[in-house]
Amino acid sequence: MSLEFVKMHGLGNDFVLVQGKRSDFSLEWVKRVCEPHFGVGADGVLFYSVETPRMEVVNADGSTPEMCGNGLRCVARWLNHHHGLPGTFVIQTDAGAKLCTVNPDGQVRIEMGEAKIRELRTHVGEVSLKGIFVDMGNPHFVVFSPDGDLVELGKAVNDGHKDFPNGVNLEFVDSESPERLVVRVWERGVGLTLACGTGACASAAAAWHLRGESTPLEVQLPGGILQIEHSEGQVLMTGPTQIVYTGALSASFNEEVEE
Ligand SMILES: N[C@H](CCC[C@H](N)C(=O)O)C(=O)O
Repeated sequence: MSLEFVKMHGLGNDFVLVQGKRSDFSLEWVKRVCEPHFGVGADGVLFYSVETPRMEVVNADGSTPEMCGNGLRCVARWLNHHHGLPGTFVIQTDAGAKLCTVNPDGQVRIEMGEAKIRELRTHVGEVSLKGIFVDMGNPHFVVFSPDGDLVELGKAVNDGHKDFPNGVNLEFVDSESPERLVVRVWERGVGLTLACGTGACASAAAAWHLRGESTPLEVQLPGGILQIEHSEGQVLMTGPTQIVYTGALSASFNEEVEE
């Protein structure tokens, strides 16, 4: 049978949203949906429910991360825009309950929870990397003024590396000023993306850890800017969302994948 979906993005980090439970779909089906030529093309699929608002994430490679910041903004926007949920509501995720506020202009603010931080020096082959490991529900390793190639190192830290047994999202902070970080991300289970919400939060938390204060920061990603703040022990993220189109995956597509 055919299946309705919504295509959305947050700063170019793009997703297919499907109403339902992740456990009702095969990971092979998700991987095919995320393929740009054989499927829709996306960085991941977000399964959501409305009655008790919930988001479950699957990366383009079929792995199942605990959390997705840009994705959660998209789900919150869709629940408000299409399903009529009020402007502020909680969405359950595999990293806990997150309070989301949808503004009329499509900007969404999320209380992302506490950033758990530890300094870490690791080695990838001959390359020594000193950075900040940040748990935002999903794992991040933030490196400031990095040497080395993000793609090469991103692949290496997600290939059974002893310091990252569950893989890791790798952030390179290329420049920083008191109010702005410039960040590039290799995402676990995806690769280079135009933006990473949890990665922006992890980079801001790492900068605050090193600087000793927590002023609001603009995080400049290749796809655009996220506003990151710190309040009462948790990280707050605000950024745009876009509803690109709605569509339906055909019965023949769905049947072909399951063969
Ligand atoms: N690839 C990430 C999940 C998506 C994170 C990113 N898209 C975001 O906006 O936070 C991981 O495996 O942890």
